[in-house]
Amino acid sequence: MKTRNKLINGAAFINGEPITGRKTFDVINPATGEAIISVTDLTAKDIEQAIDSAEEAWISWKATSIAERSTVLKKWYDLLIKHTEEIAEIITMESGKPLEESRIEVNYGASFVSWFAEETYRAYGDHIPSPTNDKQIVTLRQPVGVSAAITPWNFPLAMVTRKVAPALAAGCTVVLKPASQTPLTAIAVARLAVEAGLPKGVLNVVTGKDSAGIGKLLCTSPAIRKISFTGSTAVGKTLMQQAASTIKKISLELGGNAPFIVFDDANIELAVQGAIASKFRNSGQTCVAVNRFLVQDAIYEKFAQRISEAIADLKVGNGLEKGVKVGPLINQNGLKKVEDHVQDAVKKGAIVLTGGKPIANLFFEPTVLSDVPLNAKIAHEETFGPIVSLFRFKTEQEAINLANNTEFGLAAYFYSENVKRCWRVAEALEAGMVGINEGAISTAVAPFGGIKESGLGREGSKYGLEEYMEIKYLCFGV
Ligand SMILES: NC(=O)C1=CN([C@@H]2O[C@H](COP(=O)(O)OP(=O)(O)OC[C@H]3O[C@@H](n4cnc5c(N)ncnc54)[C@H](OP(=O)(O)O)[C@@H]3O)[C@@H](O)[C@H]2O)C=CC1
Ligand SMILES: O=C(O)CCCC(=O)O
Repeated sequence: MKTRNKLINGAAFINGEPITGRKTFDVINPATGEAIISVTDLTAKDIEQAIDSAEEAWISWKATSIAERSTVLKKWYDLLIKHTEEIAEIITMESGKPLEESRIEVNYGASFVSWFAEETYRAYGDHIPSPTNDKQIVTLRQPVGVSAAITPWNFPLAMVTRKVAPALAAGCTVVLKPASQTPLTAIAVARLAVEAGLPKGVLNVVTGKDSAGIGKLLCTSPAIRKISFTGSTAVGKTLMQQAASTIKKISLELGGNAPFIVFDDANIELAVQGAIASKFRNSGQTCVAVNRFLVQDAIYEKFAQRISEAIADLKVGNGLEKGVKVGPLINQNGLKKVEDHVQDAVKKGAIVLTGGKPIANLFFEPTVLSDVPLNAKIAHEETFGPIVSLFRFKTEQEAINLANNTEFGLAAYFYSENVKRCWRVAEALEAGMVGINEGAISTAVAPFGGIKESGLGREGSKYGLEEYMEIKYLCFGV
């Protein structure tokens, strides 16, 4: 495809050099089905070379000063912001999300870079009072070493920067494997990092269709000391098993099954706004998207009506077109899962209030299902699509039990105007993140992550840097 976007480049990026001359695979625009560009399909030998480059670069990168690392990160941030329009266009072309959301993602993604450019100054150690006078005890933090990052297609920029920026800030080097559906944003931003002054080999982008093979090489390489992954729980479990072979530090941001509880003392208009913000971001393809709306009996009909009306205003289409709010699903598998969840719920007794059908290609109607039974798949599995599924409850305790009845524990949301209930319910929900009268919770300054089978570790915030550092204890005899 001919394009004027100069940041579109299909070459993998190892040791600061573009890698071509291999087999390639096409990156497909999910809105049109057209190939955007073909991308290098790296061999196992190339992956080994990327690991070697990162290992060699680590020797000098870990020795750089905090001020030097911060300066490079700040320049990288400036370049990301300067190229907002080109990067946003790439995100929309390869992931399908509406352009306005892609612009927001550029800001959100860049905010991890500016945040960690500052947090690098705050990798504090401790002075620990010694129980005896003949010793002084201190701790310091050191970079864990070469890190691998495996990122998903739903946030092609933000999931890269949320892992790479803290790694670089800590003094680690990185081998990044982006999703093969969305490698173009990763390649573009890695090239901008080099333009910002990042030395060769510090950030390597490995592209390839054999994700299982690449993942295994990264997980089992003794040179790699840390692995960070965002994606499905099934793949997260495989990576954790593989990483056990070399006892790597590991962070996992996996699937969710977020409940959104609307109590009868809620501000319903606010709840509808929050519901749309959480549910329809990226057409419902986020791990923090609401999967189950639990609505109290007395306000159930009103909430169902208001959310159905709000959904009627959402324009579906190619994200590059003006006014589009809901883009396509990422691929046929994504579409099939959404169709299956809707059909399964309806077969088991759910009522379609609006939508309910595929439109064409990878587009699916924004849908509201009411009276969804608890044995429907949608109650237990992450749908990753534009489906609002409504469940009914009577008491606060019933809502908490329903909300926690899942192996996942990423995000949870609830709406109530009663401050005591807010505290009670927030404490009782089994989730790493809770939105209270708020549907948009993501920010670089707060810890993002889950409990139970939703993952391990935290990204963003002051905790995000710790994931790339080890604590060393020094005991001085004095
Ligand atoms: N937590 C989240 O944000 C996400 C959750 N999901 C959930 O997972 C479902 C399926 O989506 P899907 O794209 O298949 O998710 P995956 O978990 O398969 O993909 C996420 C990333 O992992 C890579 N990958 C896939 N298999 C392996 C492997 N064996 N070893 C190492 N890396 C691997 C992918 O590479 P490649 O693309 O090259 O295969 C991609 O980079 C979604 O419907 C959703 O429910 C999906 C994406 C993000
Ligand atoms: O795991 C995801 O779905 C991507 C993270 C979304 C966010 O940061 O809000």
